[in-house]
Amino acid sequence: MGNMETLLIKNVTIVPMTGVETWFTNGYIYVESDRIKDVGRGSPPDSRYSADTVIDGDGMVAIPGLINGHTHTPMSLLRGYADDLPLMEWLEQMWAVEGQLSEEDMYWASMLSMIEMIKSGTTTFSDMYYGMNRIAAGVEQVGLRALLTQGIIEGNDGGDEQLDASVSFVKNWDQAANRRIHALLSPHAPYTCSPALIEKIVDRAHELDCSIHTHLAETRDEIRMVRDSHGTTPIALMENIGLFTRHVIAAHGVYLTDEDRHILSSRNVGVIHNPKSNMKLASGIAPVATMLNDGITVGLGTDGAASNNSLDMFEEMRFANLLQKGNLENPTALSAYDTLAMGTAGGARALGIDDQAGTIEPGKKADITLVDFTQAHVLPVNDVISHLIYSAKAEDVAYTIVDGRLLMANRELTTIDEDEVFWHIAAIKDKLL
Ligand SMILES: N[C@@H](CCSC[C@H]1O[C@@H](n2cnc3c(=O)[nH]cnc32)[C@H](O)[C@@H]1O)C(=O)O
Ligand SMILES: [Zn+2]
Repeated sequence: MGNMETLLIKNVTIVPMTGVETWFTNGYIYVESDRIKDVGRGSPPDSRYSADTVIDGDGMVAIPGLINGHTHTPMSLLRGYADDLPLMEWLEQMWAVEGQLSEEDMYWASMLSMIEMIKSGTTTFSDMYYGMNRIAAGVEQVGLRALLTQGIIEGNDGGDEQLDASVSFVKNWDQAANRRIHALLSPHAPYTCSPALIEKIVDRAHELDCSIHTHLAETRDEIRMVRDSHGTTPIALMENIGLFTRHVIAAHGVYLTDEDRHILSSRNVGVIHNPKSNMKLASGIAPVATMLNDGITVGLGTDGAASNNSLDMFEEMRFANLLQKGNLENPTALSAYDTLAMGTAGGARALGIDDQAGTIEPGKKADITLVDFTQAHVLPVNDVISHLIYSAKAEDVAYTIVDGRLLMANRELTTIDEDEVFWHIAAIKDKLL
């Protein structure tokens, strides 16, 4: 007890996302070591004031740390590099440069992304790329929570070498960094991996007892390719292969039949909606409101910064909300609260980490984002949830806390040397692009 780090956030407005109450003012959060110990109203018990760190939350709103359910962090290097192309052509451009990246390049690019994510209040991200050993070391140092996986694209080698490397990665890194790191396996997509390879990946996931992260039902081209080669939809193909015998994080889910949605709602699948990437690549509009009505677990992601072109979850939530309303011509298609849920508690469920993150309540890990609510664009504070979705900006984030540790305090990063990262990024850009 005696040497446990303690943190008190007092006088703060709290959005717990537990489904009980929406928000309340003048609350406090007390953290012991990496976990939330106590959440309450008014003044905390006197003993709490002697916490090692006390943050006066007056004028701030505490939300569960935002969860970016699908990204490719090293792709921030390719931000603005090949815009205005459809997915398949864009991917060809990406692969041409990605083939030249060293693990060191990917590490610095991932660090650039981690800066952007911490500054915009993200506390957990779910990343698919290669070169993950260096990136995991970066996550360990930086302090974020992350689900990490090396994407497997079946080449001429049948993917065995990549699968072996991915399996080693899981063995080396799963549950590392005070269990902040979860390691997964990842067939990249139904059009880059054969059913035989995906079956092998599923078998290994069972042996390792790990989750699977993949891209599914993203574009009309994908639907056509899968129909031409397998006579079915991507979701039904995955059901037949047995992918859903594991917990699956499925990015996109833009094109879904009734049967597909039935499969998704009856299996342990989290669909990650990436509205900005889907719009920028002109992939289409995912039926998010329908999925939520069907009881499908839906989280939000940015996808990589080469198709977004930022990693800002406030923007992602706003786009998710407005896109459903505009597309369905229905102002009640998606509420602000349900949108915030996709960025927090729902995202945690989609990633299978809701026992640790996604809400502000005793027993959960202390992953908390404090948003400054004193700026003109969020005044007056008529409705906290409304402002978070329709008005707040990433720059309003003042504190980002993971496992009870302040990764950003009063807008200053504490675990990353920004200048060093920017220097490396400039050098890599000069070398490659
Ligand atoms: N290229 C690696 C696998 C990397 S996994 C991540 C891959 O996903 C690609 N990617 C990024 N966004 C998307 C998307 O929205 N759909 C499909 N692939 C994507 C990205 O360019 C990257 O190649 C290999 O050969 O083993
Ligand atoms: Zn992606």
